[in-house]
Amino acid sequence: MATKHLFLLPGDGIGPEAMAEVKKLISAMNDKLGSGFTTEDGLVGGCAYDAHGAAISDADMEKAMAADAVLFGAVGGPKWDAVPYEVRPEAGLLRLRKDMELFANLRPAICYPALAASSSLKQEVVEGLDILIVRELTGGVYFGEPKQIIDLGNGQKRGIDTQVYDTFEIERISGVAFELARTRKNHVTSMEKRNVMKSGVLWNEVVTQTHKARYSDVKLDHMLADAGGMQLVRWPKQFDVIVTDNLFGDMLSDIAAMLTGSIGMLPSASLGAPDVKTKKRKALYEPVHGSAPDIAGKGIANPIAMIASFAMCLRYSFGMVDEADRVESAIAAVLDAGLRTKDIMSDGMTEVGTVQMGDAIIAKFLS
Ligand SMILES: NC(=O)c1ccc[n+]([C@@H]2O[C@H](COP(=O)([O-])OP(=O)(O)OC[C@H]3O[C@@H](n4cnc5c(N)ncnc54)[C@H](O)[C@@H]3O)[C@@H](O)[C@H]2O)c1
Ligand SMILES: CC(C)[C@H](C(=O)O)[C@@H](O)C(=O)O
Ligand SMILES: [Mg+2]
Repeated sequence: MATKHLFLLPGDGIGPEAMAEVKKLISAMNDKLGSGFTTEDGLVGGCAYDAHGAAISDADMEKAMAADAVLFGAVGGPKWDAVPYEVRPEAGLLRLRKDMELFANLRPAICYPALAASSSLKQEVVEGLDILIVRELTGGVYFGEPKQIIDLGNGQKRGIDTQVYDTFEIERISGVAFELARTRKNHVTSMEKRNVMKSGVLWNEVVTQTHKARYSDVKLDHMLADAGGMQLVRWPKQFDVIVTDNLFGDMLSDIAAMLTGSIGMLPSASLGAPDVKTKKRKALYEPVHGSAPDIAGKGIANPIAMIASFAMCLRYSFGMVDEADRVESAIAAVLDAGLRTKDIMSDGMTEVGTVQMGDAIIAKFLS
């Protein structure tokens, strides 16, 4: 039987609190359904820096590479504000993405019916929302060289980041977006800033060519990324799949998070290319939110983004589509029943903490 080995990297802040709920779900699936997962914990982020002076150790990096899937909590926090840039907590996540070649980051923004009134936008704007942001994750300004601060010698310094995209990177991420669109509403909107960036001109060109050559059955629109941000807030239901670069994808997915009621709701999957022989993809699943230092340790974090990230893991890494659907239905049912963590609380609902929310979702999943 194929292995189902999960490498767990809870990280910092609310990361371990949210991951604890997924660990309970994994144990329940093993005990009650015989799912056969094995797990091992590692360190990433600030806790890894405290333990061995790096945001992820080489040993844990090897374990991540060897696992069938990685589950990642969150990293960062004020405690590590002063550590050197190269070993800051976020560097651990960036190394995982780069070394595992996780170029495709899928960030679905779904507004659960029970939360349509919790968004900061009008109910009719977000009700029934189901969009997917496909963010390029291993290129662009995150990794382009040079990336440095230089001393100009006249009392001035210059900070430099470099946005770089090659044809193959744009081709493969747009291919992922078009393929996924075919399983949804068959519509892709590509976002860049070709009006000011050369990389945007190339992005637009390559997406258009890829569409023409292989995916002309899919509807394709192009939008400037700033206008895209505005349209996401004005009328998000016009979108199905959005494909965009690393930095725009980071920002647009935080905007999309609020359409769903809270950033504590948004899961994501970071996927590599399928192996030529085994067809397996390297994969890491992580909530879109960060370590939320302002609420860490209080037991009030919303674990849904982390639990929904595990549902994506069941679907994309293990083909356990039925179980993935059941986890997502359990989340919807618990919200329908009126349970809310603080971030999505509204009048007449029942406020619960992280653990109670996790317990309720697991109980519903098993029922
Ligand atoms: N993937 C990651 O590990 C990741 C992602 C984003 C930010 N970060 C890091 O996290 C740290 C804090 O960043 P930030 O404050 O800008 O973003 P954040 O996502 O941690 O928090 C933003 C706001 O959203 C709230 N929030 C986030 N997740 C929540 C949840 N599950 N339940 C309830 N409320 C939630 C927080 O309390 C906070 O008010 C920084 O060090 C940043 O670099 C890490
Ligand atoms: C923590 C940080 C490196 C990360 C990013 O910028 O990609 C985060 O904001 C995200 O959205 O996953
Ligand atoms: Mg982000």
